This record gives sequence, C-alpha cells and structure tokens, in this order.
Amino acid sequence: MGLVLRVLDTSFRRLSFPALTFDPATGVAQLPYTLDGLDFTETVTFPAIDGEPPAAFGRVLELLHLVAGVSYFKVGAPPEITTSTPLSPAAAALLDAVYTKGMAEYAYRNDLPHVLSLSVSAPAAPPATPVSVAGRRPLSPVGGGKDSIVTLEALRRGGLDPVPFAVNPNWVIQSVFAASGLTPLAAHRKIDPKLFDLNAAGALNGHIPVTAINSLIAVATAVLHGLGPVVMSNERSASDPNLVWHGQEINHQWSKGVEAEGLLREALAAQAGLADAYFSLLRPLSELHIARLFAEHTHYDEVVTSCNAAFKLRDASARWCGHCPKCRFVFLAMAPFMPRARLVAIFGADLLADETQIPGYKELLGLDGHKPFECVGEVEESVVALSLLRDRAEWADARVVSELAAAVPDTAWAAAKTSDVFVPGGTNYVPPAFADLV
Ligand SMILES: CC(=O)N[C@H]1[C@@H](OP(=O)(O)OP(=O)(O)OC[C@H]2O[C@@H](n3ccc(=O)[nH]c3=O)[C@H](O)[C@@H]2O)O[C@H](CO)[C@@H](O)[C@@H]1O[C@H](C)C(=O)N[C@@H](C)C(=O)N[C@@H](CCC(=O)O)C(=O)O
Ligand SMILES: Nc1ncnc2c1ncn2[C@@H]1O[C@H](COP(=O)(O)OP(=O)(O)OP(=O)(O)O)[C@@H](O)[C@H]1O
Repeated sequence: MGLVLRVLDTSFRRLSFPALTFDPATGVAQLPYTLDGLDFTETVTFPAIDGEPPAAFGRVLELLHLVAGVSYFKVGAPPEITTSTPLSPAAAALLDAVYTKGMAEYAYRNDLPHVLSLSVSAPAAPPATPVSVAGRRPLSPVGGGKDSIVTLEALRRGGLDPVPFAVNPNWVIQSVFAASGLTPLAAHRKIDPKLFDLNAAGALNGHIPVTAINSLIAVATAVLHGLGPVVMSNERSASDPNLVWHGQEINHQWSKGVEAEGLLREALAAQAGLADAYFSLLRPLSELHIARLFAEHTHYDEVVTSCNAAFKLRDASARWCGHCPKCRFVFLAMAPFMPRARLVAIFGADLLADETQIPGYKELLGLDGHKPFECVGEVEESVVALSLLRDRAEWADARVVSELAAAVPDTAWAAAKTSDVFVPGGTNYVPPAFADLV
C-alpha cells in the first residue's frame, strides 16, 4: 500500500533504463526500468539457441528495452526519459516517436499534452552499415485474426516457407498455429506484476503501442534463429488517425501504421545493421480487401479470432465477444465475401440481425461520433461493405442492414461507387521479391 500511495501522490520526473541482461543458455532477457526511485523489470524469454547470439541481436534487444519502457512510463508520464545507450539518429527518431505518437491516445485520454512533445535523451552513436537478410526464411507474426492468416498463406503459396511466430501465444493463436500445419516459434513476455497492482490502485494508465514491442521481439527472434525478414500484416487504414488534439493526430493503431514501420526499418538498419528486416506485406491493402482474401481460406474458420477481448491478459473472452467495434467491423467486412451461414458459424452470432448493434454500426459508418479507438477500417470501407450487402436477397431480412442502408446519405453511396478500397495503394515497404504475393 505504501508503494501505491507514493505513486498516486507523486509527480514523477524521470524514466531511466538500468543495464539489461541476457542469458543465451535460457533465452531470458531482463529489461529493468526506474521511474524516479520505483524499479520495474520486464522479462522476455526468447526461444533459446545453442551458442552465442549474433551481435545484431544485442542491438535489437537494446531497442526493445527502450521501446518496452512505455508500459512503465505511463504510470507517471515523467517529462524526462534518459538512456545511456548510444543511439544512431534513426534509432533516436524511432524512440521519440514511440513515446509521443505511440502514447498519443494515452496523452489524450489522461489530458497530458506534454507527452506529445517529449524527447528521449541519449548519447549519439554513428549509424551501422546495413546488411540484407534477403533470401532467408521469413518469420511471420500471427495475431490470431484474419490478417496474419492471409499473410502466412500468401508466403506459403509463394514457396517462401514461412515460420509462424507469436509473443505469448494464447489458445486462439495456438489453434491458428495448429490449423496452419507449420512449426512455429514463440517468445514469452512478462510485464512486471507491480504494474498491475498500481493500475488496480488507480495509477495513471492507458493504451501503449504494443505492435512496436511485438515487432522488436519478432525481429530479435529472427536474428537469433538466423531467419529472414519479419513479415507483418498491418493494413493501409492502420495509418489513419482517430482524431486531432492539440494540433496532433491521435491514432490508436499508431505502431501498426506506415510511419512507425518506416521508422522501425530505419532504426534496425542504422542501429543493428539489418536492412529490409521488417515490413508489412498487407500495407497496400484495405481491411475490406484483406477480408475478401481471407474468405478464400476456409480451414481457419473454427479458430480465426480478430476480437481484442480474446487477447486480454486477464478475463479474456473465449473468441469473438460480439459487442465491440472490432467484432462489428470484421463481421460487416467479411459479410459480402462469404455465405451468411459460414459467417454466423465463425462468429457464433448474427450481428447484422441484432438491432442493439445499430448505434455501434452508425459510428463505423461515420453517422455518429468519431472512429472508435479500436482496430477498425475506414468509414468508406464500412459504407462499401454495406453497399455490397444491401441488395442481396440473403440479407433482405437483416434489420441492421436495412436500417443502416436507410440512414446512409446519398453522398456516401456516391463516394462508395467510386471508392478505391480494392485498389492496392499508398506508401509501402514491400520488397520486390514479395510484391506479387497478394
Ligand atoms: C487486449 C486489449 O485490447 N487490451 C487493451 C486494454 O487493456 P485491458 O486492461 O483491458 O487488458 P490487458 O491487455 O490485459 O492489459 C492489462 C494491463 O496491462 C497494461 N499493459 C498491457 C500490455 C502491455 O504491453 N503493456 C501494458 O502496460 C494495460 O495497459 C492494462 O493496464 O486497454 C488498455 C488501455 O487502453 C490497452 O493498452 C490494452 O491494449 C493492449 C496493450 C493490447 O495488446 N492491445 C492490442 C489488442 C491493440 O490494441 N492493438 C492495436 C494496435 C495498437 C498499436 O499501436 O500497436 C490494434 O490492433 O488496433
Ligand atoms: N501476440 C502476438 N505476437 C506477435 N505478433 C502479433 C501478436 N498479436 C498481433 N501480432 C501482429 O501484429 C500485427 C497487428 O495485429 P492484428 O491484431 O491487427 O492482426 P491479426 O490478428 O492478424 O488480424 P486482425 O486485424 O483480424 O485481428 C499483425 O502483424 C499481427 O501478426
């Protein structure tokens, strides 16, 4: 209780990073943090190897240590973040962005505008000479949802022999691994339990850029195991903000976006000498386009789960919770591309027959509020999906479809007609050898 009272009563000044340790025999990395006098340690266990890790592994681990500090930073939002790890300019740029743009939703929800202009202070290091990892087997992170299944299957179809990977795979991810028939790798991440006690007692809390953390754990694992690029499944719309606050974009999915991808690639090249070691195969595609590609793969129907509630550390839902923005969006996005009975079997419920879902769908269609703080596609994608459904006989009795169709204005239907949601586009870092896979 003493610790909790201290946290709630204190204005914190500084987050710092005592030296990390790594034991190659066990694969265990200990990542320590100090928030003024308050100490935390996060533990990441990598799939072990025989022998010593390559030098680049240590460099990636240093980046992971600094990035994963966001979970402890958010207890106090100190104005100073200081490390003695020398950073190349590209790594420093990544860190600044992670603690500002990656923490922007947290800043907005807790009304902490100073977070938007923080900077990480570190000694300077010269950039390393990058070496390509091209030609090695790709490591493909699996999140349990439709997107990473599409990537895994595209890599397999292209003859690239992917290795599926996850951090803390829960039973959903393990079932996807099993359905793929491929042999996976996994890493385990343990947040310092003190953090949960502080959260329970009312310490400052909020969203963190978790994809940046999972990505660095994936890259470190790939380096450790002599594998090739980490191939992510982050879509085009992940880059679009939810709202603007104090003149800055607030994006729930910032570390899934293309800016974070570019910064991470640059940091890996300059800090660890890893060129083209990380990219998202699905970056040029909309969520709707990915849903259409997913519909081709029926053998994941009993396991695929995109609902975030299934991934909570405590009290996770079994599969789709059926009442969050992500469930609503994915149901609508898949509906045009598969028979209704198949969709209802995947979700265990018919969301478009349930009138209580109408207010939530109105948000997704831009008829109410702002884009929800969730991993959902753009308003235009929802309107296009609805436009594909509204005249289908199979959905004629679905009250949600007819009510929403009546509420959407003519201007939105007109825009949907000329929409480019099925045309790949936007900035992406997909290397030429992978460009034709999706
Ligand atoms: C599963 C989920 O959506 N969790 C978000 C939720 O947290 P909640 O308390 O309901 O459950 P837990 O995830 O179990 O977290 C318990 C506490 O631990 C903190 N924490 C967790 C992971 C971590 O790396 N560091 C942490 O400090 C967490 O803050 C809780 O206090 O609400 C939280 C507050 O908004 C979110 O931060 C939780 O989000 C997780 C970190 C998470 O994994 N979320 C992904 C499903 C997610 O949101 N992905 C985004 C991409 C975001 C990105 O930029 O990478 C997406 O797919 O759109
Ligand atoms: N536990 C995890 N370990 C490693 N990578 C993960 C994990 N969870 C998600 N990812 C990766 O992070 C990225 C974003 O995750 P996201 O949840 O959007 O993808 P998904 O589960 O494949 O699909 P969906 O959007 O349908 O949920 C993807 O590349 C995914 O593979």
